[in-house]
Amino acid sequence: MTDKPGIVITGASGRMGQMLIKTVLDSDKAELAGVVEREGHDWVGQDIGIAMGGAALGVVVTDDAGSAFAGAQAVIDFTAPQATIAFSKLAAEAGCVHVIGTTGMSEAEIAQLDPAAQDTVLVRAGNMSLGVNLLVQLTKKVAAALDEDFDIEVIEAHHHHKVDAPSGTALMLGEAAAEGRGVALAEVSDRGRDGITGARKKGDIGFSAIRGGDIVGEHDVLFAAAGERIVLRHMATDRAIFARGALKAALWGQGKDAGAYDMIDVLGL
Ligand SMILES: NC(=O)C1=CN([C@@H]2O[C@H](COP(=O)(O)OP(=O)(O)OC[C@H]3O[C@@H](n4cnc5c(N)ncnc54)[C@H](O)[C@@H]3O)[C@@H](O)[C@H]2O)C=CC1
Ligand SMILES: O=C(O)C1=N[C@H](C(=O)O)C[C@H](O)C1
Repeated sequence: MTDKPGIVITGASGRMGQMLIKTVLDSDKAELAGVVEREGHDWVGQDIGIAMGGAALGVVVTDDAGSAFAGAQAVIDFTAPQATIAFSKLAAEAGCVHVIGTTGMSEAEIAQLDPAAQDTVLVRAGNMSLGVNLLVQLTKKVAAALDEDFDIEVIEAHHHHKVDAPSGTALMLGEAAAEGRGVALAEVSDRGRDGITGARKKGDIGFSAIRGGDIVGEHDVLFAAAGERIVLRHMATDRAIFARGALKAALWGQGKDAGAYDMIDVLGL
């Protein structure tokens, strides 16, 4: 027995799942309490250490999330929207803090997390890194300081496996820019330009997505006016930054009141 919080990682075989497992194993503040993969995945039933190409760790990959969450203190979940919605219910039932890194969720899907946040601590962010969350605050400040003579564009680049666009981070940055300007992003968002689009509408916030190779994640917020440009940039070169942030959130959430939180809350920015 130990008094360290037990953490369950979902999406164990994924790019982030494996990074999260390593991060928890390397931490002296948390224990790996379980690992979950989707039904039918090759790794289900295998020891996670062996599945990841190392020595046995005594933790077997399961597709039974409810059983894995029972007795744990937190679930860190970087999977897919429908899986995350299902996990939110199970995490709330088990009394686990639920840290959600999954992106690509629609507004309707995000709303389906609300019941769980009534019962447990739910921390959700499209980017768990310190650098991006600081950039969010800087973006808000710069947008508030400039008027609509500065066109705002969010440009992001990611690896060729990424399935959603704009990225969760790009949307966080767009929201921050809109908030700084005192407008609703939904009213000014300009996504997916193609063909004869007409001239840029003043006040719009534009999004562009690049997909290629093994790019971990790069985000620029461009403020472009006549005669000058400001660029705020974050470049991720290692997924460990997201995993460290997620573990920090899981530990931060212990003993907090039930509710929906983000990384700005966790980092106190
Ligand atoms: N918020 C943040 O800081 C970050 C968020 N992400 C997001 O995390 C998510 C995952 O990214 P990657 O690891 O690159 O993707 P990935 O495709 O490598 O991994 C996703 C994993 O989830 C598993 N999965 C899907 N449905 C499941 C279910 N019902 N039960 C259990 N496991 C299930 C898949 O089998 C896969 O192993 C994406 O939405 C991505 O945008 C990624 C990096 C940082
Ligand atoms: O899918 C990824 O890889 C990433 N997803 C997050 C996003 O959608 O912004 C965070 C990071 O950029 C990596």
